[in-house]
Amino acid sequence: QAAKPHVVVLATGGTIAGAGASTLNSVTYVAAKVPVEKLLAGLPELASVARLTGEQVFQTASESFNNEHLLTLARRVSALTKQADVDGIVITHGTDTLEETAYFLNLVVHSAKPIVVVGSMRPGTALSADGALNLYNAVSVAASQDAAGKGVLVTMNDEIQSGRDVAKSINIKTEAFKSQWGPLGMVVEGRNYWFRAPVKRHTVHSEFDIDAIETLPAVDIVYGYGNMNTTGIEAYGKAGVKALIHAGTGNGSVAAQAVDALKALRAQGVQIVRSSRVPDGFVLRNAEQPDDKYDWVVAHDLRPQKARILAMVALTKARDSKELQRIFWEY
Ligand SMILES: NC(=O)C[C@H](N)C(=O)O
Repeated sequence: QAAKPHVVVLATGGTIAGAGASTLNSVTYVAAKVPVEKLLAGLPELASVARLTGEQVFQTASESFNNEHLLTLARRVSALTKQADVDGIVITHGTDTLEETAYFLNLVVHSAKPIVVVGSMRPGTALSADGALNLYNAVSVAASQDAAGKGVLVTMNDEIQSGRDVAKSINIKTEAFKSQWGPLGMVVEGRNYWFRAPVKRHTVHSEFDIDAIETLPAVDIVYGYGNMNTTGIEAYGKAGVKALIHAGTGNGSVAAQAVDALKALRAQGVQIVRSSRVPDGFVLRNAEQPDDKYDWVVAHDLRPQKARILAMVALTKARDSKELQRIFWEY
């Protein structure tokens, strides 16, 4: 038993800790109910892959996660990775913003130790609940040496995904998490099968470190659509936003009236990041809009919610839009 790797499970809530009124409630239930001790005790199989410690960091549905949650969680993960007796970390999390937290940790935690974020689409009380196997897989991946140095990982539906690339792409199926670049591997019966590795900078290769970040700047998102108005853009400007992500149409295209409003914000010092509301693909610089001329940044292949995370982290250091653009290419 002493030879087994030590994995710390940080529980934050979500559906993986949810409970419904009956076994038929797969979608109607209350998230963030079951404490971490109960989650772990309900899965005795975990003892075959790791020595476990559970910690209840929060008990929340992930749609209510805020920047304070991100900072608190990342600091705890960072501190644990520095403990010689900790081999890997699992974070149980609601799936709604799981991809944002996973990407944040991927950017700011300086450790090669396996860090795995996991959730479920059905509460543990439902027929065919997916949380138990997802959690078993997460612990098993976090306990394995071959998961080290690959950045923050997400294990859902037997796949091992990169925390950078993955996003919730279907909200009613257990195969909810996808990356347009494909999973890194699969975990089957406690064994990892790897097929690729991330090339973007992460964890130990990141220039950002949670231990040096005290606060995160205000970064918000405006959504592009037909008949779009500029009320949101102007309101964020008045509220003092430091960067605004434009979730544009198509290749990150921007409606003519929004172009003027965004240019006005840029003139006030707000960084403008062009992303797209289209789930896959990526935004090219100076295509659709003259980014060089307007001094705007493109989000590369990051979805708006991930672009928000990177912009916040980047602005803890970056002083100009060129620096910000370099960061968007590299991370
Ligand atoms: N499946 C889930 O976990 C959804 C839930 N609303 C959450 O993100 O906490």
